[in-house]
Amino acid sequence: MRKIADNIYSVGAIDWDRRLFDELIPLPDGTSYNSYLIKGQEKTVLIDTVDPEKTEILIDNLVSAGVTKIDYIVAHHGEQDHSGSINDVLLLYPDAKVVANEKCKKMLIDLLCLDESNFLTIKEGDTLSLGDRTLEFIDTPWVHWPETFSTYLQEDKILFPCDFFGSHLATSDIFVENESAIYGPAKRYYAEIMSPFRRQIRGNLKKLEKFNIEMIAPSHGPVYKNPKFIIDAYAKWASEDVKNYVMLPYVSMHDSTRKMVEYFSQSLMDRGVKVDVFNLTDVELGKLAMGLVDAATIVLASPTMLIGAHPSAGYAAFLVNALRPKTKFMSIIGSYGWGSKMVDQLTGMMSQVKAEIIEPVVTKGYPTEDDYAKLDELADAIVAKHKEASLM
Ligand SMILES: Cc1cc2nc3c(=O)[nH]c(=O)nc-3n(C[C@H](O)[C@H](O)[C@H](O)COP(=O)(O)O)c2cc1C
Repeated sequence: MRKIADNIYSVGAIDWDRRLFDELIPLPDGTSYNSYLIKGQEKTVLIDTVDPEKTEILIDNLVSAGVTKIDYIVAHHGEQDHSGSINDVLLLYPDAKVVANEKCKKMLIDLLCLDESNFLTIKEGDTLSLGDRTLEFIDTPWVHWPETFSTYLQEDKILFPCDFFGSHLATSDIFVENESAIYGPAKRYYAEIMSPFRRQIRGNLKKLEKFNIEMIAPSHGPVYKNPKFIIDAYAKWASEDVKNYVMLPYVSMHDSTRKMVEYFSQSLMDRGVKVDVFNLTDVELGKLAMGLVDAATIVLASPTMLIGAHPSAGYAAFLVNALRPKTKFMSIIGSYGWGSKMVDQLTGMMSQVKAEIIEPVVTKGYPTEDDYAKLDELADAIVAKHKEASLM
């Protein structure tokens, strides 16, 4: 058990080895499943549990610290990386009540086959006394599931927000020691998990304004002793603001599209626009997702394969569409040999992105002088749009 404040301990597990989350999200730095134990004068509460893979560690931590009684298990979120050990904790502490809001309770009954009788159902604004300490519950939905709520420990001014403000980072540090080092993992986590819900996140941030928060203890990654740092970062990421920045993900089989990308990226740079080129054959999802938090414009580049887009470009389009970025402008560039529906297919695949489409540039085989001139025109059009949006 690692102490975070008087009678408050971190009892979860560090997962140094995990490299993939949800069979999709790369974890270059591993992760942690944070569970917290609060020993009140009268009642003891466990805040969230850990991924089922690490149940043994949580149980060992509790048993070896001599925890003989748990009165409440606060389950903020149905997802198994936090709820997945509840059944095992209940075996050890059968009198414990699982504290959840109505939505989360229903979800836990479905996902974990828990029984209604296991629960103490709370709603927003409810408080629960531990004797000398008081838990207050705040609904913070869509971070990143609909049922998620947070707990504010009134006397200690600690917020336990579950995934909200989290980061996938395996570290022996309980607290954030270096803010610039946590910024990347926290932004990556926001981009991959939270960014589609930025409107709801803005609502949640607004709701938290009335709480005097001195510490944020999320369910992944280290604890923030300076909450302002991560709250300010979230406010920026979740805003609709974009930067003078173009994301240029591409794939090319025989270099036609690559030549276009090389020329076009230089053309944008010459005009004062920041560009990131992503080769889709080896780019990892986290980098794409992080770019989408800032990019004013996405230009997706693909050759034609079997009438449509190259599957790697299709995968990128599918992801962009799912993440619903705040990107304001979009275009497509690429190449074909004899007949193509690549542009229609890719724009159709990104229909959830509410961005203005700027005239695509498609070449037959290698780009010609005429095609390069069209790429310059596309760069000019992007600059004009960025200027109109006061980004440069
Ligand atoms: C497997 C394969 C399938 C292709 N299918 C089509 C097609 O359906 N329609 C088309 O116009 N060109 C098709 N092409 C031709 C390419 O789109 C064309 O050569 C293009 O210039 C390649 O761009 P790249 O050099 O960036 O890879 C195909 C090429 C390959 C290798």
